[in-house]
Amino acid sequence: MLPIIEFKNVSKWYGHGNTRTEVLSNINLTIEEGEFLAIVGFTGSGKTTLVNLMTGLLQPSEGEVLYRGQPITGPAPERGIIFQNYSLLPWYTVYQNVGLAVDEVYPYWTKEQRNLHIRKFVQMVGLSHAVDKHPAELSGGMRQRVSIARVLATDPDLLLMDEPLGALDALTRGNLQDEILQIWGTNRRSAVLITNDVDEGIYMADRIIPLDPGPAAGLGPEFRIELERPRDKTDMNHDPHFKRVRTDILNYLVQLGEAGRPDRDASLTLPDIQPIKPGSRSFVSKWRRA
Ligand SMILES: Nc1ncnc2c1ncn2[C@@H]1O[C@H](COP(=O)(O)OP(=O)(O)OP(=O)(O)O)[C@@H](O)[C@H]1O
Repeated sequence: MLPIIEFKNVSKWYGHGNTRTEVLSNINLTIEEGEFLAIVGFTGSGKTTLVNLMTGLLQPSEGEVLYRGQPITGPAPERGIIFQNYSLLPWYTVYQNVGLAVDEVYPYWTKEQRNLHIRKFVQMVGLSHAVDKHPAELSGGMRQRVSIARVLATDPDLLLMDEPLGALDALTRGNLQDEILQIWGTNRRSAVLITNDVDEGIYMADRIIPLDPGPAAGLGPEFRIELERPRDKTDMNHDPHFKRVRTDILNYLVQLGEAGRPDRDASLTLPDIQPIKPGSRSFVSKWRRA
């Protein structure tokens, strides 16, 4: 079976000439059908750039990004993306926001099919009571639920998530992690999660790959998460594999952070100057000259 996503020697830069910034350098990555991959990395390392190459919102500067063997030329509903900022249409209700996405993918559905489908996904994210509310009437967590429902209702084969839960409180975050996992597991779709939370990555993914700090970021080593599913957060904390993989990833990130700190090992060389004593000749003549 063809991999769902393949990066072949991909580099991405912004700008030209002197203003050119190389963000990603020579990325090679294969994501298998049905896999849940997490990418962890430092802020500004290029995670959003990486995921946008998969959505088709960006094109590589060099190399190829393939979806099931074909170059990605633009966004498509089979690759659904959940962003951190929920980007809902403010003048539409929850129902209408989800409906808009459904219409795009299933334009020939009857009113009844459409209605059942929208309500199913609104219910799935626990928002049936708010189905007729507008985004301004919802909390941040509720808005993010709508955006998740909206993407899931389009039934994407590949679910791309760019730090989707970063702004949420711990409880809402935990609930949505479970909902996403349940939906991913039901039809065994493929998923890519961008996160800066190692524990979230271990809880959700089959494999974690760190993105090294930029500029010209490359991928670090992969860490396989061999924990049975469904995973239980409390049990997981006592699992020797969890503890080992967590320590390995954190050590790797710490070491990257240390290496990325500018002039970490450089000794500071001070200019060779002689202090001038007030009252000395040179001090007085200096002030006279001024
Ligand atoms: N359109 C653009 N034009 C120029 N530079 C850009 C553009 N988009 C991103 N960059 C730069 O590319 C680098 C990587 O950005 P990117 O958003 O991919 O990182 P990130 O890892 O997702 O960051 P964060 O975790 O803070 O969201 C940054 O230095 C950013 O300033």
